[in-house]
Amino acid sequence: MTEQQVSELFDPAEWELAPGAEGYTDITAHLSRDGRIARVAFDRPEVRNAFRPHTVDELYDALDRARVDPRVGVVLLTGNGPSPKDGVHAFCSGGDQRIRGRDGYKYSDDERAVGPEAAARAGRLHILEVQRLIRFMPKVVIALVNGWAAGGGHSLNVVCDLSIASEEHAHFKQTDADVGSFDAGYGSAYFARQIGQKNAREVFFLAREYSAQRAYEMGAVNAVVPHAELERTGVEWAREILGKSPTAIRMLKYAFNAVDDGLVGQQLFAGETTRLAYGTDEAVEGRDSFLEKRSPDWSPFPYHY
Ligand SMILES: CC(C)(COP(=O)(O)OP(=O)(O)OC[C@H]1O[C@@H](n2cnc3c(N)ncnc32)[C@H](O)[C@@H]1OP(=O)(O)O)[C@@H](O)C(=O)NCCC(=O)NCCSC(=O)c1cc(O)c2ccccc2c1O
Repeated sequence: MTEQQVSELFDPAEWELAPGAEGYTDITAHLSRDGRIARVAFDRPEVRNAFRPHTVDELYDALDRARVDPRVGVVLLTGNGPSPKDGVHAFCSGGDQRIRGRDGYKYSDDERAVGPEAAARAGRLHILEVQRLIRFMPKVVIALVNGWAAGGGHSLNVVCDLSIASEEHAHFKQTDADVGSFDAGYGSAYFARQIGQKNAREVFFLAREYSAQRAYEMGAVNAVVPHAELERTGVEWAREILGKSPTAIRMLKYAFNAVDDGLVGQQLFAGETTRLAYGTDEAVEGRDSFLEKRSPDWSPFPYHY
């Protein structure tokens, strides 16, 4: 692989390094050359793209940069690879079990965990913050499952808006119960909303391996494509989505989320409706009447039915 060729399926002609990505060690982040699509990828293929706290810090940073970039409309989340050790592909195998402590995942010696807050900080479980970022960002996040999706990596596939899986290399295995862990939020309960209670309980309680085709049949992925076409298909889907109204996509994502996200889901949806309302002459009249110290004149605004 050349220096630019960060992964087997990565097309250097399609991507340029994302701002801020120069220093990443555990992930890579790129933008399409027109700046409309972000590609964020785990980059620890030798451990099946398991994440340590530092990986999660970088992942959060890259996703948040994509969130606030006004040109980015779609994020592709994937794993670089294959492993230089054995040629196996991985999307993500969840938390790095080598540095799991009794209170969460620990920064290891070669990672940064400095500053006065470091001593007080409990072990990290902040992949959950990344899950919320994916869930709450008003942009479409597509999982390109290029290989193993296991444990917390399985749960990341669950929270992405859409999923496309490699026919040959994507494998799904929810190992949480094997290693004494449990994602009791989106990873399991929301997963059950996606694929049904019986299927979700089977996936967690038996922790078996599922093929891309079986994951498709259960409703855990949207499409299965030949491995060589995975990233190209992701870009094609992204381009189609970019052809739609940004506001409609934002409102739809929050509408889909709201029913499962309780009051936070309602709050996010409601915030966007408030924003739309602020754009009306009626809301402008309310603001202006206050600032001008007069009674509002609502007469131009009927009670629509
Ligand atoms: C993914 C596998 C099924 C693949 O099996 P395969 O046989 O192909 O590969 P190997 O097992 O030989 O792995 C190759 C190599 O990688 C190392 N490795 C793989 N996964 C991890 C890992 N997660 N952590 C550390 N190292 C890993 C493996 O040791 C090998 O190294 P060598 O040195 O021997 O070459 C299989 O690899 C597998 O089952 N992996 C573990 C999956 C797993 O159990 N993940 C953790 C689940 S718990 C979790 O992710 C989690 C994280 C959180 O932060 C949470 C927060 C809050 C709530 C819940 C959380 C949570 O559940």
